[in-house]
Amino acid sequence: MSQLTQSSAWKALAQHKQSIESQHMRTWFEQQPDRAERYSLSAAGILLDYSKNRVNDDTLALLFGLAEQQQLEQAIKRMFAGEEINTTEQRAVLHTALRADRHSPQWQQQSDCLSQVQASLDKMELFVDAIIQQRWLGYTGKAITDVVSIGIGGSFLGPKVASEALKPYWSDALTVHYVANVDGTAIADKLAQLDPQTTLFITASKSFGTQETLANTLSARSWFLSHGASLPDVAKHFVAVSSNIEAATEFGISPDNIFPMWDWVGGRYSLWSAIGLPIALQIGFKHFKSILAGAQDMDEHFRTAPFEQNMPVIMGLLGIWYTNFFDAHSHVILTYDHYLRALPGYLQQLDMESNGKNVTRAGVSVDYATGPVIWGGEGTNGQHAYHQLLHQGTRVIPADFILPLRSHNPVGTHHDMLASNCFGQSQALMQGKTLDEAKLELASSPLSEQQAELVAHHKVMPGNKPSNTLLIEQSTPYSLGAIIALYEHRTFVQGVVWELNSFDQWGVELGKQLGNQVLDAIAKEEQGVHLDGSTRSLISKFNQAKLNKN
Ligand SMILES: O=P(O)(O)OC[C@H]1O[C@H](O)[C@H](O)[C@@H](O)[C@@H]1O
Repeated sequence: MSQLTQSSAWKALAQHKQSIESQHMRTWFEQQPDRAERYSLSAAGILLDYSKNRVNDDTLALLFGLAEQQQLEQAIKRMFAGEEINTTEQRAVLHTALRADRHSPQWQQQSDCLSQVQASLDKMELFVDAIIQQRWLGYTGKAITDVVSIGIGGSFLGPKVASEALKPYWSDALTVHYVANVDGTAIADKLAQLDPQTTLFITASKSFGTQETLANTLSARSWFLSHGASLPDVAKHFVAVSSNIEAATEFGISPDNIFPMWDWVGGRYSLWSAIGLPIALQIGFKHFKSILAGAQDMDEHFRTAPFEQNMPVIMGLLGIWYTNFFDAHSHVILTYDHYLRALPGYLQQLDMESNGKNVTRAGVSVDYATGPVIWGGEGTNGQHAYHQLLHQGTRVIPADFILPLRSHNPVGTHHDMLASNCFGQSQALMQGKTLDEAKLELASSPLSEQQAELVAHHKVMPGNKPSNTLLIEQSTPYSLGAIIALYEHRTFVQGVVWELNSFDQWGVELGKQLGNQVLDAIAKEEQGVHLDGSTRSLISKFNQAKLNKN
C-alpha cells in the first residue's frame, strides 16, 4: 500500500465519503440558501461556481488537508522558482515565465530566463508586424496572405485552439492554416488551396525531430520548389520555432528565421512561447499579449491565493475527490461557446499527457487512480448526443460548463437560449428527477396506468451529478489565457497530490520507436521478421496492396 492511500488525510476523506454518500445536493440547496455564494469565487475575470459539487465545508477542509499533507504549497513555490521539478528529464518547468511581468520582484531570480523570453517576444513582434504590414514579401514581391503552421501535439493544439477561439480578433491581412497529421491528405488538401508566392510556412517543433512535422515540412518545400520558386526563395517562405536550433539549421531553415524555445517549456505548455507565433500572426501582437496577460493574472492568483480561495487548487482537489473517492473515470468539458469548441481537445493533451502516469516521481507504482479521461465538446450540440449518459448513465462524470456572458454575435435571443441550456443542464445533473415527479408528469398523459408506471421508471434521473460552472465576460484573448492557465495549474495540483511528474511523457515514446521499425519494414518491403505475428501480417497485407497498385 502506498503512503498516500495509507495517509491520515486520505483515510479521513474515504471515511467522510461514506458519511455523505447518501446525501443529495438537492437537499443541500434547500437547506443552504447561500450555497451558491458560499461555493463561488472569481479570479482573472473567471467566475467559478462550484456549489453543484458533492462537497460541504468538511469535505473542503479535508481536501485542503490532503493538499497540505502533499506539500502543495511548497510544490507551487518550487515550480515558480524554476527548480528542476521535471526530474526524469532534469528540467525546470517555467511556462509561467513566458507570461511573467519581468519587472515584478518575484521574478528577479529568473532574470536570465526572462531576458531570453523578452528577446523572443521582440523578435516575434517585429516579424508579425512585418508580415501584417506587408513589409515582409514573398519571392515575387507579393504580400503574404496565408500562413501554414506545421506542427503536432503541443506545437499544434494550443495555437489551433486559440486561433479558432479568437476569430473576432483576426486581422484581415492573413489566414492561418494548420497541418498536423502525417496523413498525406492533410498537407495535400491544404496546399491545393494555396499560392506559393503568397504563402509562408512555420515549422513548429520543440525537438525538431518529430516525424509528422518534418515529413509535412519536406512535402511543403517540394511543393514550393516545384511551383516556380527556387532554393534561395526558401528563406522568404519558411521559418521555424524550435529549441533545437542545430537540427532546424541542418534541415535548411535559415538561422535568422528560427524563433527560439527552451527545454524548460513543455510542449503542451508552450503556446505562450514562439510556438504561439501563428496565433500572433492571426490576431496581431497586441492581442497575443492579452492572452499572456490573462495567464499572468491567473498565475499570480494561483501563486498567492490561500487554498480556500484558490481556483486551480479547488478545481484540482474536486477532481481528486471524484477520481479517487467516487471512482470517476472521466471528466467532461462542456463549452457553451462555439468559438471555444476545440478547447476540450486541447485540455485533453494538457491533462492526459501530464497525469496519465502509473508511477510516482520516485518511480514507485501507484495503487490509486491518476489522470481521468478528459473529453467533451460544444454545447448545446452534446445535449443531443452524449448528455444522455451524463444524466442517466451509471458512472460519475464530473463536468465543467464554460459560458461567456456576452456573445460576439448577438443574434436575436440565441445567447439567452444558449445560456439557459447551459444552466438548465447543470441544474438537471444536480437535481435529477424522482419517481414521484416522473409519475406526476405522466399523470395527464394518455398512457395506460401500467404503461405510465413503466415509463416513469425510465424517466427517473438520480441527479447528484457534480459540475462546475465557469463564467467569463466574453471570449477574449485575456479570458482565453486565463482559462488555459487555470487548467494548467489544475493539472499541476492533481499531479502534486498524486506524486507524479506531470512534465514528462515517456508513454508516447514506445509507439514512436515501434512505428519507425515498422516503417523500415514497409520501406524494405519486408515483413519484419523480428515483429509479432499480427504486425507482420498487417505489414504483409499493406505491402501486397502497394505491389498490386504498382
Ligand atoms: O514540438 P515537437 O518536439 O515536434 O513535439 C510535438 C509533440 O510530440 C510528442 O510526441 C509529445 O507527445 C508532445 O508533447 C509534443 O508536443
